[in-house]
Amino acid sequence: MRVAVFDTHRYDRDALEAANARFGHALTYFEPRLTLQTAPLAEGFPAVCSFVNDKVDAATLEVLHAGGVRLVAARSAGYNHVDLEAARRLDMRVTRVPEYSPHAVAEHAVALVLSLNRHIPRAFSRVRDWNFSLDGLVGFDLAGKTVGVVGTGRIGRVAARIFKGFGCNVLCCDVAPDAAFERELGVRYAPLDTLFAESDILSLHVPLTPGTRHLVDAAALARMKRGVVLVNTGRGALIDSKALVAALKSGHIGGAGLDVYEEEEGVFFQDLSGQVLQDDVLARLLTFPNVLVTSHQAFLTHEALANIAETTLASLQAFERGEPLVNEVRAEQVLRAR
Ligand SMILES: NC(=O)c1ccc[n+]([C@@H]2O[C@H](COP(=O)([O-])OP(=O)(O)OC[C@H]3O[C@@H](n4cnc5c(N)ncnc54)[C@H](O)[C@@H]3O)[C@@H](O)[C@H]2O)c1
Repeated sequence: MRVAVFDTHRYDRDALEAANARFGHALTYFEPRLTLQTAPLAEGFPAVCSFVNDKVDAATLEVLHAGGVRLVAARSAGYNHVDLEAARRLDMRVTRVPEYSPHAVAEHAVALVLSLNRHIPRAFSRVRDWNFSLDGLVGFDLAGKTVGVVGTGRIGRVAARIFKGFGCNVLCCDVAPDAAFERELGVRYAPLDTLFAESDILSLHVPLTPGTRHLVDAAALARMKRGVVLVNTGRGALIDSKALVAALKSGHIGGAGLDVYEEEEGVFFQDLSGQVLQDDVLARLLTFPNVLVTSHQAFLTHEALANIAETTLASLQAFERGEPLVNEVRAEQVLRAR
């Protein structure tokens, strides 16, 4: 099938090309993100392939639909960038990649915790400058600390297992607690407020929905333990970034590891070196010595890229053959989940 693949980088193309040897789709790569402005590029294609920072809103979908697109294959787990209600109205199908490597994301969350706690970026730049002083590099043992895992889906469960492996006491929160998982791993489900109040480390693994937007706002930050290390590999808008800046300035938050940022669209995945960063909140976040920002790279492992490519191309094939779309997302499911 002819597919317009948006927002592609070298690593995407390499993985898609390798997997496509088996599927034989005609893939046309576009570097720009899929937005209202770039949607006309897909004219004449029956399907588009989108990524997390594309803006597949109602207006974009209408342009795509007018150009003949009937399937949006998101090559991501999250699908908050697609207006599912508008897709339903236009009778367009939407698929995603529900699971490609929960390990990739969970391991990155833990990497952020370790890097922040043990000051690895600061230590790295210091010794390269032949500064071998240890002042300011004191961390804490993970063993015995309480870790709050918010969302025990595919990724949160792996994160909980890794933290258990470090000897942490793991508290979990989910709208659908899993008693078997709780028993098997020896974790404890508790209300979100308990996680806020008791966690030394808090790791976010819930999807972005209207119900989880700014889950961590000023009030939530105030309820957290002083010195808490907050890690977000979920979606940027789970945290109110301005409130986080204030909590970091006051010293209440001990560290923040952010793989995602609420205004990351148009910034993350780009090389903006040499330009003036226009986002004042992100610029402020980057000035804190106890903040570590990565550019939405938690998913970026060879294994994850290969799985993303395989599942996406399989969805395209199923659509082309009129077979059931096992990885379809529908507006009704999301409404039920809220
Ligand atoms: N940084 C990255 O590269 C990257 C990569 C993949 C996924 N993600 C993000 O991670 C999120 C989680 O991925 P996953 O595969 O574990 O998803 P998942 O659907 O398997 O798990 C999400 C869990 O969150 C729970 N949940 C939903 N709303 C909740 C709420 N209000 N309070 C408590 N629990 C709630 C659900 O019940 C579910 O158990 C994705 O939605 C995506 O946004 C980020």
